[in-house]
Amino acid sequence: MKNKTEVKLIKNRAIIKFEGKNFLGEIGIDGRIFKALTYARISVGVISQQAIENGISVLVSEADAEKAVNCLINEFEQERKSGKVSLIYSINNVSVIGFVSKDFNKIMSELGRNNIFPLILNQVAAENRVNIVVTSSQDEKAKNIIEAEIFARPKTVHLAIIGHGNVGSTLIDQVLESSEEIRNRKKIDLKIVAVANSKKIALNRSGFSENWNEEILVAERPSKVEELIAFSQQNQLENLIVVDNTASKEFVKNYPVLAENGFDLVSSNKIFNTLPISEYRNFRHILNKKNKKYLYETNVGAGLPLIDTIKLLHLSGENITRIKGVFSGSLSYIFNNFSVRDEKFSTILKEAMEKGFTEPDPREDLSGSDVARKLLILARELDLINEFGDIKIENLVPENLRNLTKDDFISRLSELDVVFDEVKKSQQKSHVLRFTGDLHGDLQKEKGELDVKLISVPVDSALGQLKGSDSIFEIYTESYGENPIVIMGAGAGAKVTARGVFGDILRLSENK
Ligand SMILES: NC(=O)C1=CN([C@@H]2O[C@H](COP(=O)(O)OP(=O)(O)OC[C@H]3O[C@@H](n4cnc5c(N)ncnc54)[C@H](OP(=O)(O)O)[C@@H]3O)[C@@H](O)[C@H]2O)C=CC1
Ligand SMILES: N[C@@H](CC=O)C(=O)O
Repeated sequence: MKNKTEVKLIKNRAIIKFEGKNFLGEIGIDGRIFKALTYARISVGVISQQAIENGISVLVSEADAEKAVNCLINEFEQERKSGKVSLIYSINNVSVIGFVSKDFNKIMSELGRNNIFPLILNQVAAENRVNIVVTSSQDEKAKNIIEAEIFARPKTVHLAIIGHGNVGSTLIDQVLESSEEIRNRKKIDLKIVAVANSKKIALNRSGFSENWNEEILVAERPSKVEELIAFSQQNQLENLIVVDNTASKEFVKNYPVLAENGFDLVSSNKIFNTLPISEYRNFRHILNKKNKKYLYETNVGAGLPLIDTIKLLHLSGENITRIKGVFSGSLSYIFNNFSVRDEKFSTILKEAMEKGFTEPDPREDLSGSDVARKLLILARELDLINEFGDIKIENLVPENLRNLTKDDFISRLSELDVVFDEVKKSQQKSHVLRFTGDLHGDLQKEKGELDVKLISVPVDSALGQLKGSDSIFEIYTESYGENPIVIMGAGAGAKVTARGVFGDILRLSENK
C-alpha cells in the first residue's frame, strides 16, 4: 500500500487558462470546458477558478496543451466573438506537487521564503490534502522543502563562501568539522556548494568535503555572481546563503542582485554597511521586499557579540549616549606591544599581519579607515544617518606611502619605524599608545560625531591595561549613566571571526 503521506511530483504538465468577463458562476461554462476536453480525449487535472480575474484554469498533460487550447477555442467561438471569453492559452513547463499536511501555512511560508509562489493551489481542507502547481524550474526544490517540513527531515542549507583567505578558509574548515553534529542536534544539513576567490568559483552540487582546496585549484569558471545564480537555479537549490569573506569593494555591489535571487547574506566584509546611506537603505528595502536577511555580527569586534547588543539596546528603547573604545584588534595588538616592548614598529606590524589580525592591506587599519567603518556601522545601528566623510580620522600612514601598491608598501614597512619611535618617545612617563574610536555628541539628532585617533593614556587606566589583540567597547546609555556596559575580548583573528560568521549562518539557518 502507498504511503499516505508521500509527496508526489508529477512533471510535464501545462495550465490551460481560460479568461473572460461575467461568466463566472454561469451555469454550464465549466461543464462545457470538461465536455470539450473529454471529447478530445484529454484528461483534466487540478482546477481552479479565479473570482477576481474572472478565469478558470485546468491542468493537462503538456503533450495535450496545444490540442486543448484549440479545442476550447472551437467550443467557445461565439463567446470569443462577443468578447465574453477574451483569452484561451496555455502555460507550459509546470509540475504538480501533491501532499498531505496539517501545517499548510508553514509550508507555504517556507516556499515563499525560497521565492516559490504556486501558480495554482488546490486544497481539500477536510483531508489536509493539497495540490500545488509550480514552474518546472522550481519543482524539485519545492518538493525538497515540502518533504523536509512534512517528514521533519534535516533541512538542507546551501552555502556559497566568497573569499577563502584567512577568515573564509577557517570558516570552511569549521563548517565541515561541525556539520555532522549540527545535522544531529539541530536538523540542519549545511552544504558548502560554492567557494570563490577573486578569479575563480568552484561549484559542487553535492557539497564540498575536506579537499575543497583541490577543487578550487582545478576550477575553471570565472568568479562571477551570474555563475552562482545560474548554478543555484539549474540545480534548484533551496535555503541559500552567500557568505562574503572578502574585503572587496567590488563584490558588495552584488548584494542586491543576490537578495533578489533568493539568497540570504552574511558578511565579515564591512564595506557594504559603509556605502552612502541611500544604498544602505535601498538594500534593506530590497531585503524586506524579498523577505531576505543580512547578518554581519563580525563587522565590529570580530567574534564579540557587539552588534546584537547595540541592536537590542536600541530596539528596546534604551538611549545610547556614547560608544568609545579600542575598535581594532590589529591596532590593539600593535600598540599594546609597541608601547611596552623594545621592538621596531615594523617588526610588530609584521607579527600582526602574520597572526591574521590586519586587513588584507594593512593600510586599511593604519589609515584609521577600518576603525572608521566600524564606528559608522555602529552609528547606523542607532539610526544615525552619518556618512563616511563625516568621520574625523587620524591617518597613521605617512603621505609618501599612501599611494603605493600593497606589495610596494609592504616592502617599505621599515620607513614607519622612525615615525613611530618619535611618537612613542614624545609621550609622558608611564603612558602608552592606544588607537581609539569615539561616537559621541547628541545621538538623538540625525548625525553623531565620530572621531578616530591615536591617543596616549596612563598605563594603569582601563585602556592602558588592554592586552594582546583585545578590543574594548564602552557603551554609555541613559539608564546606566556613568557606568558603561563594557564588552571586551579578542577583536581580531581568523578563528574568532570565522566562529562569529558561523554563528550568523546558524541563526539564519534556524529561521529558515
Ligand atoms: N581578520 C580578522 O580578524 C577579521 C576580518 N574581518 C573581515 O574579514 C574579511 C576577510 O579578511 P581576511 O580573510 O583576512 O582576508 P584575506 O585577504 O585573507 O582573504 C580575502 C579573500 O577574498 C577573496 N576575494 C577578494 N576579492 C574578491 C572578489 N571580488 N570576489 C571573490 N573573492 C574575492 C580573495 O581572493 P584572492 O586570493 O583571489 O584575492 C581571498 O580569498 C575582511 O573584509 C575583513 O575586514 C572581519 C573581522 C575580523
Ligand atoms: N583588521 C581588523 C580585523 C577585524 O575587523 C582589526 O584589526 O580589527
